[in-house]
Amino acid sequence: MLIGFMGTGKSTLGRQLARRIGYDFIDTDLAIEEVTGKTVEKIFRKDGPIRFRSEENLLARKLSVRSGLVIATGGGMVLNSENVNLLKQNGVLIGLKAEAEIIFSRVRNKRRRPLLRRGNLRENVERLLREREGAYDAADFTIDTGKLSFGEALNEIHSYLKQEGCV
Ligand SMILES: Nc1ncnc2c1ncn2[C@@H]1O[C@H](COP(=O)(O)OP(=O)(O)O)[C@@H](O)[C@H]1O
Ligand SMILES: O=C(O)C1=C[C@@H](OP(=O)(O)O)[C@@H](O)[C@H](O)C1
Ligand SMILES: [Mg+2]
Repeated sequence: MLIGFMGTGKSTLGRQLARRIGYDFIDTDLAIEEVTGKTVEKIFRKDGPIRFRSEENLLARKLSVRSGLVIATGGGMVLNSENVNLLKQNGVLIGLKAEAEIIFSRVRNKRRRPLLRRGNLRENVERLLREREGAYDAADFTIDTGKLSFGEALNEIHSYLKQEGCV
């Protein structure tokens, strides 16, 4: 399972990793959109962040008993320690990180991240990174996707999973 801040590449690399190792792929944001019939943006706007976080928690419970999956989480999934414990039960937590400057450039044109929509994008990214300092330390293994190409990042994750006997 991939954890990390918005724009670190969880959704993109998760899909590629699943294809490479022959696992099914789940993006928790897309799964929540499917069960609720609403976009992430609409849930945040109409129902509020607490509702979105409770959908994430519900999904973490369901996913904690599954195996053979690559899961790309939303950036806020691991802010709830119960989710971390649930997801660790049955899987390895791969952390993705990147410097603020890189994240800023990657999320610049993204419309599906309601937490970044209002106000100054750079300030929002920097504030959230500060608020979440340490949250992604729950990972068993972390790579910096700002310093690696897609192929290199995939190789790093794949090697780690092989070394741990996961694949
Ligand atoms: N080396 C890299 N690893 C991961 N993503 C990268 C890399 N270089 C550029 N990107 C881009 O960064 C963006 C990451 O977005 P996404 O996968 O949606 O991240 P997340 O799900 O973590 O928010 C994508 O547009 C992707 O193409
Ligand atoms: O960091 C967060 O709180 C969020 C990250 C988003 O996912 P990505 O990390 O895939 O962008 C999405 O779940 C939602 O907008 C909230
Ligand atoms: Mg994503």
